[in-house]
Amino acid sequence: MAAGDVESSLELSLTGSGALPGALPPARSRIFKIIVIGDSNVGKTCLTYRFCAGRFPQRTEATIGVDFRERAVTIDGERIKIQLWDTAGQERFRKSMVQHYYRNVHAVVFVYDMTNIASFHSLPSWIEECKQHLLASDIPRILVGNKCDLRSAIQVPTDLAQKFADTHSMPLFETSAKNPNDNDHVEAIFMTLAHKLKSHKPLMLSQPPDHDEIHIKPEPKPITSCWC
Ligand SMILES: Nc1nc2c(ncn2[C@@H]2O[C@H](COP(=O)(O)OP(=O)(O)OP(=O)(O)O)[C@@H](O)[C@H]2O)c(=O)[nH]1
Ligand SMILES: [Mg+2]
Repeated sequence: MAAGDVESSLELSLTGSGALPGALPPARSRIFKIIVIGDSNVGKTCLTYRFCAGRFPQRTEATIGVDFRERAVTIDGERIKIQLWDTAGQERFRKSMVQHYYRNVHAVVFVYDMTNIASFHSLPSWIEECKQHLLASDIPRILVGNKCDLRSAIQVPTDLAQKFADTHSMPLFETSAKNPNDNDHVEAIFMTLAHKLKSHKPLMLSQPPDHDEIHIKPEPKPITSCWC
């Protein structure tokens, strides 16, 4: 692990309204809220799980509402919490939660499936959703093409994705949440973002997640080619 040390991780599933008993971060530790968005089935849950739990989940189901994962890391001697909001890709599972996703967001990760061109073509609508929720234009955004381990099924060429990323001023990462060889790369993607946020928000204090109305259910450089 190059960029920071794991201190702890936390995973909760949030689907609607209530309070978070005992799960609040300690007061005043810096916390960065990063939302992960994209079509259903692109691998948002697997990517966030890979970063927070260090492995590919044995099985996943479509996310309902949002899965909330957190990992503490140390960057330049400072303990920071990275809070990942793994959002539902399916419209019917998003409706009631969308306003929570975008509140107090510090960074956005757009994900598409490299083996599914439709998920790539959906990206403008995800960008539009961010705009509609008045996300500040200086919020760091990155583009992630997932499932690069499925080499023979790739439908989204890197140069096409890179063009799109350039047009929208985002760095592009192609990776796999599944292939163990890419573990460090998933790590690098989120740690790059954390470093960026740390340097962009030097005075920011911690903010707990938006727990209101939520129920609990039990810099490496950007790359343009797959690390598989
Ligand atoms: N081969 C491969 N399969 C993957 C990868 N990432 C995810 N998958 C598979 O893709 C499917 C969908 O993954 P999820 O992480 O649940 O997708 P999601 O984007 O969270 O979907 P929603 O919750 O419905 O929005 C699952 O069957 C995963 O096992 C990857 O990097 N490589
Ligand atoms: Mg999911």
